[in-house]
Amino acid sequence: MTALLSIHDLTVTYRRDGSEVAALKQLSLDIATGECFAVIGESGSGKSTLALAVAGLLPASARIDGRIDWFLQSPPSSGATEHRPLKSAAKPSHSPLGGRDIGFVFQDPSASLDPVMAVGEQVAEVAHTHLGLTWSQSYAKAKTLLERVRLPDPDAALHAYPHQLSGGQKQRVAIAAAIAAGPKLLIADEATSALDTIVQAEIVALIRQLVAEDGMTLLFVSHDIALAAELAERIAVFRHGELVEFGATAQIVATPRHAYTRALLDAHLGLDAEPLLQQAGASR
Ligand SMILES: Nc1ncnc2c1ncn2[C@@H]1O[C@H](COP(=O)(O)OP(=O)(O)OP(=O)(O)O)[C@@H](O)[C@H]1O
Repeated sequence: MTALLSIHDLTVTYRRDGSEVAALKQLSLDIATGECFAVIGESGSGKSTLALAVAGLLPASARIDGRIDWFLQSPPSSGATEHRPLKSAAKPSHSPLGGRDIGFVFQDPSASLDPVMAVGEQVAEVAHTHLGLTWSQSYAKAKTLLERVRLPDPDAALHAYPHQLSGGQKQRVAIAAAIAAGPKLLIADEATSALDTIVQAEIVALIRQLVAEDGMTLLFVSHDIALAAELAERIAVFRHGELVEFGATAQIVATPRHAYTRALLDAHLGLDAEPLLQQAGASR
């Protein structure tokens, strides 16, 4: 496996009300190119902090120690062919990756979509900005992307505003925008948590398909171990900012080593029931 990124001794500390919270403590792990990698854990375990650190989106108030090394090849818009270990000093406020190499899907699509801009323009803008396409090419790409995320009427959706779409449809638009520049890495941070179970399973299936079609690497962040197990080849289990268990999904689910992982599994009735994605199979 070739690493896409390698995290070494990453510690992230937030300052709040005069005290400090260590959200991640000396975390080290690699994410391989092309893999679907899930980070799970209960609320406050540091999952979002990791996702934001990888994307270079941590607030300036966060103190960051350690580093994240990137191994990117041929950035899509530059045409450069050299292999460049892109060393980030984990100083994410000026990430060298911009919005081009990483697509980010947040929990709440309303927060990432502009309420007063037609959704077609929002998707087209990503292609225009990062791929250097003309506006007419960017709109054509936006329409293709809205088809790929299976919005019911892509032509109408190009001109729709976010408030005219359902929560699931907004999340589809947010995914279209996130992949519009052809990122190497797609980060989905609780991207389905605000949706009902069936829509959630549809969005997971969509993410899985897009990641496979475009050869992206996926970092899937979730509190839901069953959902993560549906998608990921490897799972990292976080607790209190520390990596407590890490391994192949089948091993984590079948023979968890850590009591905390067992507790997460026990707490999830869905694992003994029909898998979520099979329940929604008809609508995939
Ligand atoms: N901007 C911030 N300022 C201060 N503290 C923060 C900030 N963001 C997160 N924290 C704290 O850092 C810790 C880890 O939070 P983080 O959001 O990474 O966890 P999480 O596992 O993603 O949880 P959740 O699923 O609830 O988002 C928590 O104690 C949280 O309160």
